[in-house]
Amino acid sequence: MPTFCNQNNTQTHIYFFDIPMVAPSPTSMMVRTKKTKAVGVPTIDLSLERSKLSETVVKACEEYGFFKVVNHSVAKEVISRLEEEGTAFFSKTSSEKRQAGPATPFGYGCRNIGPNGDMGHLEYLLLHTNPLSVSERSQTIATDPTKFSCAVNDYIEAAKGLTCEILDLVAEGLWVQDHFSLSNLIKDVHSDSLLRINQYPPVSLKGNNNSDTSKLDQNNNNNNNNNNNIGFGEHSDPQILTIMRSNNVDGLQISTHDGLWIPVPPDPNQFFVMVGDALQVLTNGRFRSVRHRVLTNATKARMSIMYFAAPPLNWWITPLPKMVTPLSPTLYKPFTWAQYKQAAYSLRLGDTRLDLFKIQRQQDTHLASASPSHLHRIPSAYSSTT
Ligand SMILES: C=C1C[C@]23C[C@@]1(O)CC[C@H]2[C@@]12CC[C@H](O)[C@@](C)(C(=O)O1)[C@H]2[C@@H]3C(=O)O
Ligand SMILES: O=C(O)CCC(=O)C(=O)O
Ligand SMILES: [Fe+2]
Repeated sequence: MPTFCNQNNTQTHIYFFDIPMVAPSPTSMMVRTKKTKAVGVPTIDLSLERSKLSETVVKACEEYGFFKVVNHSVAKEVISRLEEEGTAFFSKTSSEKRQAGPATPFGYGCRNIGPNGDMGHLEYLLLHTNPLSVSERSQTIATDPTKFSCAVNDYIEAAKGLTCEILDLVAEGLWVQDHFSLSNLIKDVHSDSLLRINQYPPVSLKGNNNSDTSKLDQNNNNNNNNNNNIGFGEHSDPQILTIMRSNNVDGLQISTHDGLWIPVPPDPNQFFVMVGDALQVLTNGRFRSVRHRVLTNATKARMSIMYFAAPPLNWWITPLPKMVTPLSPTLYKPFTWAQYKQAAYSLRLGDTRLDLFKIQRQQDTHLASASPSHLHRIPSAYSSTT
């Protein structure tokens, strides 16, 4: 039985198994005793009957902010073509790879994550999903740029289709009148969605105390893992939804609402879905973005592909009108996606950037006048001309 530590560093035994989410409540299927905690990755079969499906998707988003989808319609060939391109790129020499970098934020990055000193045991390609941008970037990335950009564009289209399917189910499950109100946010040609391919080299922990690793320790100010095997430190994704797929190497962990780290067994044929900060705001806090991290494997390289679904930069992110009632007033000040990204890039990876946009209420702060009343009257407008 594996042993893990929760955030208070008390040991907890976790029995890990997949739970198919066909039951009304995912938690009802879990067995808990004093010393053990049984936790499952909620797994959603997309071929299920639609009304049940939308209810189940909403439950998984509420309880975990994370789930796995099976029986999706993404062709295996679309996945394998991009995986092959990723493998070909990462097996190039360092100096060849550096021609596609540094990542500012797009391009090839190695160890550095973002502009504020976060580091991890990984190398990556970060791309904007705009086809013109993909085409330009592929010139420095691939030996056959056309083949590379075709593989990337096809994967992006498939991941976008899957994301829209899930967002329509979310809207249905939340009884939002316009079932396309969430998916419309990411369908626009000016969408700021991103594609990221991460490669984590195997890291053997034995005798691994070289100066490079000590630097990692100093910079990962918010990881709760004392080992030197942080691939990607704890964080939430800023976007609406993330669609993740990896090879058969483990490493991804998600944090439950009670702060326990849960390892997610890899499944190369399926996709994992993560609620991002923007969806937390759109649902007025009913869903919470999932905090996650990646630990390196001791012997094998993990390769993961993430599609981060986001709206155009000048679109507003505000709670859906359906999610705001007198009993649950709006929790967040309105902001554009560009403003949110700017905040994210000014902070560290693990910071809870949504705090900057929270409306302080009297019961929270005991301070009158903390929340200007005009903010509550701004409609949930998704398009801004500024
Ligand atoms: C440290 C950072 C890297 C990041 C931008 C940030 O300042 C904070 C958010 C990070 C993150 C996490 C999810 C995605 O991997 C990412 C591309 C994103 O949109 O936000 C990264 C950013 C990055 O690596 O550029
Ligand atoms: O590589 C992974 O599995 C997850 C990486 C991640 O969380 C990210 O790139 O934002
Ligand atoms: Fe992430």
